[in-house]
Amino acid sequence: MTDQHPIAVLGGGSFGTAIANLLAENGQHVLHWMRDPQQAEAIRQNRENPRYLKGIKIHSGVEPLTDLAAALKACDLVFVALPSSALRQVLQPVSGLLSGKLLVSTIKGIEAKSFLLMSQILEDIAPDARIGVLSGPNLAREVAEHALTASVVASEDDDLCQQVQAALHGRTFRVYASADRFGVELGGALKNVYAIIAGMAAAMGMGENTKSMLITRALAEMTRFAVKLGANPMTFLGLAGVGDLIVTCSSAKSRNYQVGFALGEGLSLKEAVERLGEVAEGVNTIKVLKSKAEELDVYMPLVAGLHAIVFEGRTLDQVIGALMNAEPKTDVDFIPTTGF
Ligand SMILES: NC(=O)C1=CN([C@@H]2O[C@H](COP(=O)(O)OP(=O)(O)OC[C@H]3O[C@@H](n4cnc5c(N)ncnc54)[C@H](OP(=O)(O)O)[C@@H]3O)[C@@H](O)[C@H]2O)C=CC1
Ligand SMILES: O=C(CO)COP(=O)(O)O
Repeated sequence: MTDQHPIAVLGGGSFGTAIANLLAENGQHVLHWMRDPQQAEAIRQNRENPRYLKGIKIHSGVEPLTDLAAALKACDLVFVALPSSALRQVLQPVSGLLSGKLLVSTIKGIEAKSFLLMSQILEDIAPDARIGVLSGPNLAREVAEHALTASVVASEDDDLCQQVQAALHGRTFRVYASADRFGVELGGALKNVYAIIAGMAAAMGMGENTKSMLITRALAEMTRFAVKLGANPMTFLGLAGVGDLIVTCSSAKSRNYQVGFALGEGLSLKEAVERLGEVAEGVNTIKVLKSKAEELDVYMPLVAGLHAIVFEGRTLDQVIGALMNAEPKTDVDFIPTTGF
């Protein structure tokens, strides 16, 4: 089915462009929707998206367009690669066109007022659509440059997972399937916050021990939170959990890491976000996560520490002191005691 119909990709940013290109390289006809007519025309003419993926040649099978309704009418499979802040605003007005479609969110964010993940918003907007998510250690530029990469498609709908695997699998991109949509999607949203902390630590010249401690304790913290919400902790040991956490906390190519690095250099949050000029979803997730953790009574010292620095005027030294002097805890929370 997917090889007969074009596939839609919504969002003209770095990840939408990388996914559109991958699909086209696999022989698919891709309708790549973006809001900016000048950008669409420039891509049509020059086969490049210079603002978001400079230097990457865009395949001739990618057709940029600005008519959202036309893209949705023509396609069954739709990848949604918009910022979380834009999802409702873009898709609510065309909800009538989404019935029966396969909608796959690549968005790694959480809606502030509802604490909904993006695929839950898709369900809300399009109750008759079939919904999945794509998440994993997938820095857009590396995907576009054909670095060997793996990702996860997660959905309760096996057929959707198989269609996404068939469409995206290629020489350099491997897609694993999961039935745990909630866990996979939550991992992608949570790790952004820890990438900000890791960027900050890097700017301060902290060592490799510190980096390892941060990533490992971040995994403990995000898993503890996810389990409280009913997620399966094992999902966090996969690509969309620890995999994405490692890449985003280790790479200066991550925008969240870059925001953290700028904070560590002494810039304000506003200055850091302005300097970036792209989406860093973790910035909005800090507040949402801190208040949800308090509501659920989940111990999240790293999130609380970052919140204290960014929004409560605490210094990094004060927060590091409090973290290192906190009462001793156990290493791993979720060790099964039977079955071995
Ligand atoms: N980049 C990456 O490595 C990865 C990103 N993701 C996730 O994908 C999502 C999208 O990120 P990414 O592509 O990187 O973002 P970018 O910052 O690269 O681009 C954002 C894109 O969204 C568009 N946009 C912003 N607001 C609207 C709106 N209201 N209506 C329509 N289009 C809008 C922008 O258009 P304009 O230029 O006109 O403002 C731009 O094309 C995020 O949730 C991110 O976490 C997931 C995996 C990897
Ligand atoms: O999610 C990503 C890699 O998997 C991209 O991370 P950033 O949004 O921080 O660039």
